Amino acid sequence: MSGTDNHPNKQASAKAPSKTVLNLGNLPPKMKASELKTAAASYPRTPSRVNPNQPPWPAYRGYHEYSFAHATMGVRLPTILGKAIDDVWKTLNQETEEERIVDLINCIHRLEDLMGDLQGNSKLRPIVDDGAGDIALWNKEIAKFFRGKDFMNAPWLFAEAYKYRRLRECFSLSKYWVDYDVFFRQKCDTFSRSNQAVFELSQRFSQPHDLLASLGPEEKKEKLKLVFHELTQVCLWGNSTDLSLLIDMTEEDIRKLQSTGGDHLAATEKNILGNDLRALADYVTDIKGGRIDFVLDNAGFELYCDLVYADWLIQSGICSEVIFHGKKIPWFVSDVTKFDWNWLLNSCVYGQLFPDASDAEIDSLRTLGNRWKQYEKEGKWKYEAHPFWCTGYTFWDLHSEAPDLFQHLSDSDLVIFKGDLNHRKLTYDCHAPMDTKFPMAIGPLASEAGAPPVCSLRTIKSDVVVGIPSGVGEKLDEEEPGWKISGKYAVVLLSPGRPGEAPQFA
Ligand SMILES: O=P(O)(O)OC[C@@]1(O)O[C@H](CO)[C@@H](O)[C@@H]1O
Repeated sequence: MSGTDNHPNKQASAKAPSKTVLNLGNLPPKMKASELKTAAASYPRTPSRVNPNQPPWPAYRGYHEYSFAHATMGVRLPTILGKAIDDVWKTLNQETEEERIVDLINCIHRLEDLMGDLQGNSKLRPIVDDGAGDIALWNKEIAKFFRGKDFMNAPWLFAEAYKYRRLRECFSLSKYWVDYDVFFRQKCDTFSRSNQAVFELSQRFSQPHDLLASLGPEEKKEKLKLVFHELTQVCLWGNSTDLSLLIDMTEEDIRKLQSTGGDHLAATEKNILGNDLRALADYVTDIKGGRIDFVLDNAGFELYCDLVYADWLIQSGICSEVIFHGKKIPWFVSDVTKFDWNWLLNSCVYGQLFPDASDAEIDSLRTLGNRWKQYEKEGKWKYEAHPFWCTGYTFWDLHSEAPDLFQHLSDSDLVIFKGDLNHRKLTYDCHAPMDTKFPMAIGPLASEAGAPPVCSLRTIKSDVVVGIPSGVGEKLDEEEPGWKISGKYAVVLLSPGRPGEAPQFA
């Protein structure tokens, strides 16, 4: 049993326990490094011992002071919740109907109770049955694996997801505010503040220029690969909170986006620590009229980058269908819901978000927006929101807990998971060694019959790191503390899966 994985934590606040000095004279001596290695060899746990409270490698938990879990559970989540309460007051102050006001005040009381539970580090109670389809999934998982656990000693991933489901409960129990999204205002802002990058992309991609028409088959293939290679990086860095990579582009950089210059590729790629881009480009550019799925991350600017990318996949003939998987409820602040999806597409066509934009810029954005709405009408683009994406389960449990979704994904030529949270869920958010091969780190989603090819496009913003060459992470640990949460580094990882085989369910 690992010292970091289990903790009889009984502290009454969301703060880490203070240090206590114990007399350890009668206990066995500390293990030597060589002996510790033997203990580490008991991981990964054998599949029958893996469960949501016991990931394959030790879980990150809120009381681990060295991890981002600690800062998130102790500081980030209460701050996010405080801002959510401010947002609701803002709405309340603009409301005129008494019944709706009183109903919203009850939502605020429930939000305050949640804040009390979070800051008082309460035990995780079942979700109140609000009639939603995910209740059984949530309460079964709490009863089976987290009875008696609290916000700080449950695995970070579960405790954090649970907080967002409790946030939903504050509104789903109301009469008038069931669909209220406390994060909607912020999500809209991220798009309207990214004007420069938005127009750089819209002006380049609004007219589907036939770059390839004059080329022979071999040259065409090479060019396709190079454009794919670079556009994938635009989609990847769209996930970074630091959007400078795109915003700082000069005219020269923009031209380079479609150039074949090897130096340029090398320069933009140096921060991608685990890099399967070439294998991905080889695989994707061989697809013709296929289907690619995106498991989306953030609304606003990141979603816009995803749509530009998906548009190119259609225009190039690689895909005839793209399926976007979003969230059913407001989730982890900025994740895409159907409201955010509709808002973005309509804003591109009808919005006045960019007062300083030129007519040409506005036209290019409108052209994109109209084309994207047309894809939706024709069924080339589909937005779906399976309830499984908003549970506390990681994607190791997708095959067993959402077999319908596994079956659906198994028909895809490629499933692209965007962002840090999806990467945590793919890899069980645990202490896997950094050089663990990606297919091994994602378990059943790589190894089950019918598993689709899976790609993770993730800028690194939290503790779990896999799929990078040995020694690279260790060197960064020494030289650049904080590298795992800076968003400066990234991974592009590919698992081939077992496509073409019929999925098997017990
Ligand atoms: O998923 P994203 O948008 O790339 O990253 C979101 C993030 O900042 O918040 C998550 C939860 O606290 C972390 O996984 C991650 O650090």
